Amino acid sequence: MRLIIRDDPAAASSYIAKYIIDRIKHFNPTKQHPFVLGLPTGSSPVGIYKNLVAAYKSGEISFENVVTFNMDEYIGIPREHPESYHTFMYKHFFSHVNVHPSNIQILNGNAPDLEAECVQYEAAIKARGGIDLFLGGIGPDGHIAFNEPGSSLASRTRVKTLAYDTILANSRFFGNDLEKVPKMALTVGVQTVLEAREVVIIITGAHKSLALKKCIEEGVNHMWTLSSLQLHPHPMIVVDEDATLELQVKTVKYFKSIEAVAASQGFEQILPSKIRTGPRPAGKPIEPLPEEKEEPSILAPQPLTSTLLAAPATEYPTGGIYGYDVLAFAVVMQSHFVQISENMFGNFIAGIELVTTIIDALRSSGNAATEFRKLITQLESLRTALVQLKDLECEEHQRPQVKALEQAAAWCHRTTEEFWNKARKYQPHLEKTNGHSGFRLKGNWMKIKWATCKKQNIARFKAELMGHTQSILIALAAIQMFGVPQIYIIENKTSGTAHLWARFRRGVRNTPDDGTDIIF
Ligand SMILES: N[C@@H]1[C@@H](O)[C@H](O)[C@@H](COP(=O)(O)O)O[C@@H]1O
Repeated sequence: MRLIIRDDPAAASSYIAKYIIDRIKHFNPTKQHPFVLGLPTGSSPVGIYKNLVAAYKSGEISFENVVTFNMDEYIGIPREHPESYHTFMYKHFFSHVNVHPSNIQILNGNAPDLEAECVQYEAAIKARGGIDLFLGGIGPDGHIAFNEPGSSLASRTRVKTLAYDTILANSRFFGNDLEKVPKMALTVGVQTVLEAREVVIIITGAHKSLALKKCIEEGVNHMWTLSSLQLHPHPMIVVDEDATLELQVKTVKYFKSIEAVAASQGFEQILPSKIRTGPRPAGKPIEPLPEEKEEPSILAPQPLTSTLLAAPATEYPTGGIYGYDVLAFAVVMQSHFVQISENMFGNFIAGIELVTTIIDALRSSGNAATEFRKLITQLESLRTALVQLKDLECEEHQRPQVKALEQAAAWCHRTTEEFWNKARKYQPHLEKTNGHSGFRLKGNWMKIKWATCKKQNIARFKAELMGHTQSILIALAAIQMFGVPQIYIIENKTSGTAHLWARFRRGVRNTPDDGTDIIF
């Protein structure tokens, strides 16, 4: 444990800012090997951000190859709310430096599935090779991030109910109105923080002096979650004089003397070189995140969060059984139908699987932005259309329509594959990290989130899908029109279409219950 004592909050803040700058410089981050920085909110780190911004503006440091993970976020207030941690971060830091927007990770307190959001956050941290330096503050009750008293010291990113003391403390940001303070939050866990290669904490003010005492002079205790830092190999707490008021004089003297001796030997609080430079990735380097030179994405800093970060916390689109499902089960009498070519049939199956995977991935990304939801709806439509195609057989005279259908499906497949391949660029690294398929999949969700976070990319992909889906449906309708007298329905017993079949049967009059060979 290193305890650095400075005269006042300003001196403590500039010490930490300089320390972070030095760490990033020693690390020498690259696109392939970025420095991963954990970040807090609260009033305590504001001075640190000011110093970092000033250093960036004077050309002393670049955040070009820095990836950030924020500690926590309130649940239930919009991201553009003036007191959301999204807004805080852009206001105090991200909007003023060159952190790449796609390198910024903040928990989404409006995610439709909050638990999935937390799981993905942990996976994303792992996928970036872990956090090199986690900067944090504490609450007056010694909580770190939103790990309130009583939090498990083995906890990971999760949903947390806020303690009354925290609600009270944070009410100053909400016009002192307790009712307005969110009661729940998403937060990294104590264990998430402890797994960072280095943890740096700022504590200032007399109102936090008891917490400091509990955390460094007494034992590890879940009632003062910062005390868990005693178990970390490289923790550093930087405080002002006021924060030391409850410490024993000998504790203060001890830590001051350590710093003085170190300085007399010509070094400050030094770290093992591997920690300073971070473990370089073995084998294949981590793929850099996609360039984001175009218009701001939903994570981009400017023009402020109000427009760019608006993402209603609404439900996912309802699953796709549409009016045109009826067409899906139009199948012509066996004796003289045209077979969809085997190759194309295989493509339909592969297409359905691919679209299903992408839908699952997008849903699990927890991104509730309108673009994402619209894209999922469009993919649902496409999947429904592909399911229809899979089971389609037509008469000889319908061959031209079948050809048109195959062509539309092929285009569609190409577009979908292109999108997926883009997202899969990162797959080798993820596989290397953990061979378990579940993890790979989770990693992929995050990658998809990154790869598609550009609004216009999502919009373009969605528009293309819409065009292809419409072509398929038009071709299908043509087949139906030209073959009405001969069109039959047969039941498809595969599980993928069973529910569609059930829906269809409910919607059609005079259909026999056995569901086979139905004639219109
Ligand atoms: N979740 C945040 C913590 O991460 C932060 O450390 C604490 C202290 O904030 P302040 O620095 O304003 O005292 O506030 C909130 O509870």
